Amino acid sequence: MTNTAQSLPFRKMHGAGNDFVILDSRGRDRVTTPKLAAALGDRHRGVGFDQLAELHDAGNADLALDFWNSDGTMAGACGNATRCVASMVMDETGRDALTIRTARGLLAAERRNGRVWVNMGPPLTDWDKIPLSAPQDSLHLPLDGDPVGVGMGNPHCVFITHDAEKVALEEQGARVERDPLFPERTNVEFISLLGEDHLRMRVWERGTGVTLACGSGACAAAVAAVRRGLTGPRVVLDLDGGRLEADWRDDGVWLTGPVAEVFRAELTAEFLAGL
Ligand SMILES: N[C@H](CCC[C@H](N)C(=O)O)C(=O)O
Repeated sequence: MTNTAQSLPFRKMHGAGNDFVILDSRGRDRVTTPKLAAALGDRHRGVGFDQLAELHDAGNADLALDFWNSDGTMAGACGNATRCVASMVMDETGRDALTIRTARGLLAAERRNGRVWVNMGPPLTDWDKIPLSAPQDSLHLPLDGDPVGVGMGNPHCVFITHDAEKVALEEQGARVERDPLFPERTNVEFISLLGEDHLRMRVWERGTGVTLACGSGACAAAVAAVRRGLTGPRVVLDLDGGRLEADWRDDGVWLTGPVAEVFRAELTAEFLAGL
């Protein structure tokens, strides 16, 4: 922290139960450090979140976004936080289209009929882009359960199951996250087909654990389902925290779903000084 004498405003938002602390650093220096992210991510001694998203200025885009997990590590992509922040900035500016700079690249966000869609970019299927630790066919990863590997700016390992409800999510998620096949660890999704272009999905997130929803994971799941011939390119996904939609088009995988602001508050100078 550069200035611990002052309090720091933030807002809490969630997208289908995937919850975020949003720090707005437009017009000032960024404040997040691994220590701040981990302290704030503590649900007992901090605020608690699945991800922290920090807005800042981008020369060639409307805004830029960094994402942090609750273990203090950074993530290259976060679909639900991108939707939340896009919705917030659209409300603030009255605009219906934005460009957002992320580690993954420049993302487009659009409001159509009141729903905010974000283009999470084209999926990455080459082993070194996901990344995997050695050359592999990402459509059939060499792990029990024959999962699909997908990069969405962050790594995903998608298991197609008969019934995602029955999966031992914590045990399997924790194990697969740290499998040596994934040099940067991985997010882990379990999907099953509920109906035509309709999936059930449960998720274990890298750096966070079980969450109620994951937007980049929903995009990765749709890509895996299409590549394995399970669904068409536009998919509805039922997650523990609500329903997301992913639409894999030529220009990337578009994502939409519910967004909510919960509260605005400020971190005290005492909390910040204790870091
Ligand atoms: N919840 C996020 C993903 C966070 C990804 C993060 N856990 C990682 O890649 O380390 C989403 O909606 O896309």
